[in-house]
Formats: sequence, structure tokens, C-alpha cells
Amino acid sequence: MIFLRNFIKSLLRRKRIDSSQISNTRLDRCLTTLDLSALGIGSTLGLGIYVLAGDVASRTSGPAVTISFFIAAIASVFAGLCYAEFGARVPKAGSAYVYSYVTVGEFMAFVIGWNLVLEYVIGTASVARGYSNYVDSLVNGTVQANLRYYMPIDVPGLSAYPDFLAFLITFSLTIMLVIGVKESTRFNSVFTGINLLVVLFVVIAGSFHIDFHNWNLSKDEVPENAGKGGFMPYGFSGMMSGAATCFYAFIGFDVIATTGEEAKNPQRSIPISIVLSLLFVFLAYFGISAVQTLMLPYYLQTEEITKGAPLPYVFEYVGWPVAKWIISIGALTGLSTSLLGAMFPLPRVLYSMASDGVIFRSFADINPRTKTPILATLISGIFAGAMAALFDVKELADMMSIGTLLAYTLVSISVLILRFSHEIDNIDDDINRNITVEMKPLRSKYQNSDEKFDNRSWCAKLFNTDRMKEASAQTSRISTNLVMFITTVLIIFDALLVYLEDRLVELETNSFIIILAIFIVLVFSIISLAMQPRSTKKLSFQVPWVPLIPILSMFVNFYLMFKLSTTTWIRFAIWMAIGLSIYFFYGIWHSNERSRRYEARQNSAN
Ligand SMILES: NC(=[NH2+])NCCC[C@H](N)C(=O)O
Repeated sequence: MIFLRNFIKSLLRRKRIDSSQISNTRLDRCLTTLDLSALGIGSTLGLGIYVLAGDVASRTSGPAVTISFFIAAIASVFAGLCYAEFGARVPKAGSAYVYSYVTVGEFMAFVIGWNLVLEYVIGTASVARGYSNYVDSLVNGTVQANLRYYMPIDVPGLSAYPDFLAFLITFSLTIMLVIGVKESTRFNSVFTGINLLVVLFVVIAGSFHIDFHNWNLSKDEVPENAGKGGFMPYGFSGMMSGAATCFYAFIGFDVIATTGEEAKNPQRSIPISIVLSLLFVFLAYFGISAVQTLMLPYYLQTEEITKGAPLPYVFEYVGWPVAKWIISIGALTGLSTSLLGAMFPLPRVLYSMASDGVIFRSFADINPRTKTPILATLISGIFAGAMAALFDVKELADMMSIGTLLAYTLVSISVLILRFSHEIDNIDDDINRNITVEMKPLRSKYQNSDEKFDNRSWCAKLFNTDRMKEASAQTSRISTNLVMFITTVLIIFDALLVYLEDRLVELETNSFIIILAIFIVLVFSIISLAMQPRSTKKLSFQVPWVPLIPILSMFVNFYLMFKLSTTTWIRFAIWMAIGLSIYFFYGIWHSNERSRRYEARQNSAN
């Protein structure tokens, strides 16, 4: 029993930041809403346009890829708002890993951090792979043709050939990071500007060559394995799987939440620029994918045909090969910014995890000459390069999506828990007064309210009918349990929605009843949560309509996760298994918080 309790306590221990660290923000508050938006667009807009739209159109969504992008955009806006609130809770720039370590506890932080590492490593790998396709398309696919011919890989689940070019690109970038090259906002803005101009050009130029018949092909016009033609050749199901892959295209805007500390007016700038950049990014994806599928039948845009560079191929097809050069300029600038956006945060996350001791400490070793964490950067760079060489863009994209969807979901859960909890307020006060909280006998502090609480009827407990104004230890316990319950119900709900999809589309009664029953349970538990008293803490940015928006965000995220393929889930499970072993065999024993607690106990014993 004691062992179990200590174990759970370790999973929930929180990182302390003391007030001296908080007040000393060395950063300039100089970024405007426009700067933040440019930053967000730069690291988000990329592969989605130049590779994914064609790939998803041909294999999963058909022309409905336009709608897939829309659904993915909605999921991202919800997630973005939660992310921004999470960032606002911790007055210190950092990643979701840091935020959750300070607020929710070590285990959650580790899982989020480990998924961020996945996001950045695979993000780098996928963009590098797309980059290589475009560089190669400038020399008419010679590199690819040779590699395919001389070094075919015939293993299911791997790419058809080892893409050494992608490895080389990743590796050169790694060296830049090791040397300590800094990211530059100016460079980012210029490249993003060029990219947007090219997008505009493609949409306008392309619209002279569109044929609406391509959205309305009949069944006999399309080949055997290319669905049933029309706007949704692979049905509703295909469109939603497409949305799960397209989610990839919107990942990267989280830089806004993490750079937000440098904004002049974070409270306004952060949410506005998140929504603004997602809007721009969505318009770009929507425009490009619409034009592209209207110019060329969707089934002619598979990776085998276009060699992984669909846009130039489409323009060549309509007899305008010169456009290829303009598109390639856009692709190389756009992919550069999203490559840097994926790669730059990586050493930072690894460094902060390693210096907290939750992953191997040697990853935090800073080389005195270059002042960068060399080992962490090299290992992750080489790993990313190997992934880029061995997997196709779509496989990599799906793997990144699944990890990021999980990370975003955990962020939404944390936002919910924290909004309904009281403890955080106290702990922050304690931090401000520089007192170590954990040594205080927490029990006695809450004993009085415990008694009062036991007198509440179950109706009062569940629906707060006696109108408690402020969250207490007990109401936050109830709220946390409610959040856990809602999460479980959502998982079941989404799993069933995906599993019963065909029957639901055919309006089968039994399936409907099941779904309806779960839905009712869900509505009641959400109402119950909404009635619970909340934390009174004021934040510089708060998600509107809590608990609805975080819950909607979780709902969409789980749904999209279930729409991803089994192979993606297997790859993801392997990644998580590696991470959890590192945590349970190393991190939990070596974390700074553990030694701090240990020392505190020793001191108080003396
Ligand atoms: N932070 C990242 N994971 N970056 C990878 C960004 C991928 C980006 N959404 C694209 O379409 O190119």
C-alpha cells in the first residue's frame, strides 16, 4: 500500500520554479501580433501544400481532401486555444512539457515531452523527405530512379528505396544546430512571404486550367482501385481518414504559444495570432487542394506517378512546365521554414527533459565551445535522418499526427483539471513566498473543509446545487474524477463512431441507440463538470467556453487518432514503449524533484 501511494506520488510530483526565476524574464517583449502570425505560418505551412494534398487526394479522400483540411483546421483551432491557456499558466517561456511539469505532474509531463520529441524528430524527417522529393524533381527524378533501381527495399511498411538525399539534408541541418546557428525571425518572414506569394500564384494560375468535371467523375471513368469517383470517391470514411493525415499539415503553430512571452501584449496577441495563422494556413491548403484536384483527376496524383512532387506534375500535365520552377522556389522556401520549425525546438526539449533528469542526463551536457547540447542534437538528428531515409512521407506524417494528437489531448485534459482545481492557487502563493509546500502537512490544512464537505448531498456534490463559489480540495477531486470519466467515455464514444461507421451511415437502428445512449451519459457528465466551482486564478489568456472547448478538442483528437491506420498505431506503440521504459527504469529514479524531496525529508528528520 505504502509503496503504491509513494509510486503515485512520484508520478504526480511537480516541478517547482521559484519566484526569483519567474521574475527574471530576460526576453524583450517586442513581437507584435503580425510577427507572431508570421512565425506561426512559417513553421506550419509546408509539406501540406507541396506533398500531402496530392497524396491524400489520390489515396484517401479524393476531391473531398478540401473538406479533410477543413476538419483538421477545426481540430487545430481548439487545440491551439488550449495550448495558449496552458502557456499562460506558467510565466516562463517553454514547451508543453515544462508547463505540464509545473502544473500537473511529472508523469503527464514526461508523456507530453516524449510526444513532443516524436513530433519534432518525425516532423524533421517528414519535411526532409518532402524536401528531397522536390530537389530531386528539379533534376527530373534521377536520384530517385537510380536508388529505386540499385537499392530497392522490399519490406512492407518501409519506403521503396533508402532516400540518402533526405538523410543528407537532415544531417546538414543537424550540423548547423550543433554549431549553434540561431533561428532568425527576419529569415523566417522573408521565406514565408515568398511561400505565400507562390501559393497565391498557383491558385490564380491554376484556376485558368480547372475543369469541374474532375470533381464529378463517374465510376467507369476511374480505374479499379480508385474508389467510386465523384467528390468523395472513398466515402465519408475516406474523407475522415484524410482529415487525420491532414492534421499533420497544421502542426507547428505551437511556436506561437511558446514564443508568446516575447509578445508585446500576449493576452491579445497569442489567441489572435493562433487563429489568424491557422486561418491563413487553412485558406492556403484549401485553395491549393481545390485547384489541384480540379486540374487533374485525383487518381492521377499518387506518389508513384508524381514522384512525391504533385504540384509541378499537375502543371506539367496541363501543359505549363515553366510553372515548375516557380513552384519549386515556393516549395524550397516553404519547406525550409517548416524544417527549421521542426528541428530548432528539438534540442531545447531534450535539454530541458535531461536537465530535469527524466531522461538520460548526458543529453543535457553542453559543449563549452559551441554552447549547445551536442550529444542530444547529434543523436536525435541522426535518428531523424534515418527515419527520413526509410519511410515515406505519408507514413511519417501519420506517425507525427498520432503523437501530436495525443500531446494536444493531454494539454486539453490538463487545462480542464487545472480550471477546476484549487490547489494550484495555493501552490503558486507558496512559490511566491518561496516556501517548500510539500513539507507542510497537507491533510490538516483541509480537514475542516472535509467535514463541511461530507454534509453535502450527492446532488450538491455532482451538480453543485448549493452553489459553492470557489473550488476546494474536494470539489477539485470530484472535478478531476469527472474529467477522467469524460475522457474514458469519449474514447469509447469515438472508438464506436469509427467502428460502427458503415452501419451509422446506413442508419442502422441498433448502432444509433448505442451511440445515443453514450451521448446522453456524456452530456450529463459534461453538465455536471460545468456546474463545478472553478479556480479563481486569473490568467493572461483563458480558453472561452470551458469545459466545452477542451472537451470538443479531445473529442475530435481521439476521433482522428482512431482514423489512423493500424500500422501507425503499432509504430506509435513502439515509440511509447521505449519512452515508458526510459521513464520507469531511469527517469522516475533520477529526476531532480525526487532528490529534492528526498533531501527535504532528510533535513526535516534532523
Ligand atoms: N513542429 C513541427 N512538427 N513541424 C513540422 C511541420 C509540418 C508542417 N505542418 C508542414 O506541413 O510542413
